Amino acid sequence: MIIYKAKDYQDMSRKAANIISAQVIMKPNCVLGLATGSSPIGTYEQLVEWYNKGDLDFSKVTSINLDEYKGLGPDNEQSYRYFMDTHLFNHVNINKSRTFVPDGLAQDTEKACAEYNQIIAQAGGIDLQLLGLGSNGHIGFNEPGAVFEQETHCVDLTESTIEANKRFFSRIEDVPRQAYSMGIKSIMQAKKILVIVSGESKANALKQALHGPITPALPASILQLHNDVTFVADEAAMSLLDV
Ligand SMILES: N[C@@H]1[C@@H](O)[C@H](O)[C@@H](COP(=O)(O)O)O[C@@H]1O
Repeated sequence: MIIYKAKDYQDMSRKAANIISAQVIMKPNCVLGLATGSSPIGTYEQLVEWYNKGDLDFSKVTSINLDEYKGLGPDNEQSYRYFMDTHLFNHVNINKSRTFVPDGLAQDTEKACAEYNQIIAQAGGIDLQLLGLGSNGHIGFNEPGAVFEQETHCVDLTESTIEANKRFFSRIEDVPRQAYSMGIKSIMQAKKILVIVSGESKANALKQALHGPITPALPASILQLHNDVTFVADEAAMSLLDV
């Protein structure tokens, strides 16, 4: 496990974008596992900037996102598909037909999950999975108590996640109660994992993820068992660590 200490959010974003760029340059047809939330916004901005300078080519890249709110379609501004389009895909030369986000409008849950697992398998697995960290230690939408062996599944969101994510919605009642998410098993199968963590509100989750017991009570703790994981965390997020 490699842990990079970043000064602040901007520094974290640049370091993370450097790692993703290296992956795209070394393997132009790579499969990127992508994440949403406030953590990766700066990383995507940096990638777009380097793309505009001519330093990056996404034309052969496939992307597979971690999760999507159940009930939200691509036109809904709070959907993760909309997020990915507006923060990254619309600004680089990625082939949109090779960008995958779970279908939030899928009615047949089991079928939707099975199809998403198949998409990951057909792509040949994920080369680099980007992850944010929930303040309760969740990754993707794998909430505390998540079964480690799961692949894509439908999740009941916890109150703390609904509370944390309400800032993106006009009313808390609008925050969906369920989501489709890649499971811990899918995440752990990625060849490399990059976790970005910013802010004091994540400090305890980060400490537990790195040094706490490996337990479904803190889903990110499973990352201790992955053989190629890099954390990029800013000083505030690392404030509870002895480094
Ligand atoms: N499902 C997402 C996660 O994929 C994200 O990593 C996490 C942290 O979000 P943020 O980066 O906004 O703190 O919570 C959300 O609920």
